[in-house]
Amino acid sequence: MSQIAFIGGGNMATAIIGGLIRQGEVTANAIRVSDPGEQQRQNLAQSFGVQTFADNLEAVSEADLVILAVKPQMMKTVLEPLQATLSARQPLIISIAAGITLANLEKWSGCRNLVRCMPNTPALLGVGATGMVASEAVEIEQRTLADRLMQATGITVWLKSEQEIDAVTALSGSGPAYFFLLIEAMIESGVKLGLSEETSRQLALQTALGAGQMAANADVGPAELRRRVTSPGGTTERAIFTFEGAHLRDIVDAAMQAANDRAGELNRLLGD
Ligand SMILES: NC(=O)C1=CN([C@@H]2O[C@H](COP(=O)(O)OP(=O)(O)OC[C@H]3O[C@@H](n4cnc5c(N)ncnc54)[C@H](O)[C@@H]3O)[C@@H](O)[C@H]2O)C=CC1
Ligand SMILES: O=C(O)[C@@H]1CCC=N1
Repeated sequence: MSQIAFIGGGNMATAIIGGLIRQGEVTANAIRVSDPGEQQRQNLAQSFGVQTFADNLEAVSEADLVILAVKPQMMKTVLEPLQATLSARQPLIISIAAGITLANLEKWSGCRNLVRCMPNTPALLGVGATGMVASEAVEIEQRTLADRLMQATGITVWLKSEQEIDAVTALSGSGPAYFFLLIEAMIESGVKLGLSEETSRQLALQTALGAGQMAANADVGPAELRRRVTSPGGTTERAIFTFEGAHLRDIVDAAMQAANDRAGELNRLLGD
């Protein structure tokens, strides 16, 4: 693979760079990262041995693949000064920013070869989930390249249309936070039931890990796994009855609908 430029060297860029190097997908000297934060640049150079730049133009000038990993609100400001170079060179651009459409990426970058992704933070550990969609101009080899790249951070799923990315944002993009919220609540309740904070945390975290691993590896679905924990007339049954009585499924549905709607709003808000 030739030179890859990352614009923005924050959490998600670090996760992707870490994955690429860990998997042996690319060597550190093929990666160029630009970020205005000096500390950020130092950390990346020290951790991975990648080339770092304060100037975005320098990072993209020799790259055939550009990964946009800045906050959505920064995207227009970041792309417009790069437009002359990007439109002349037409590299493959992969954006991981929430709420920035392919149409706006094309308008601001002058580049037609675009892949829009929605990853999530477990990418940091190589167990991320990324939804992906490509613009029409993207050739099959470039799709394969984008896919290989994001697979360095976990699984990838190609979407039928760009509209689906809002649902992916609501499901897997924001999803880690929903599980963290449940873990927080379980730790708090364990303490209320008399456990020490430390014991409650230890047990809640290991339970989340165990349940996640079981759900991911079992040859039956989550509903069957739940039934296997739920002895008739036992304790789990009471707890599940309480969750269902408080309409947990409706709450999850409303929360994901709200996240999906917000993703749509961001698409519009950030699109001028
Ligand atoms: N954190 C998450 O769970 C997810 C984030 N995303 C998307 O990933 C993107 C990056 O998010 P994070 O890595 O979490 O943010 P972050 O804040 O950790 O990283 C952004 C980086 O961009 C740098 N930056 C700011 N201005 C810049 C400029 N003009 N030129 C170059 N770099 C600049 C910042 O110094 C920072 O290091 C966002 O667009 C976000 O929507 C997508 C999926 C999940
Ligand atoms: O909360 C957000 O807007 C971003 C997108 C998905 C996860 N974090």
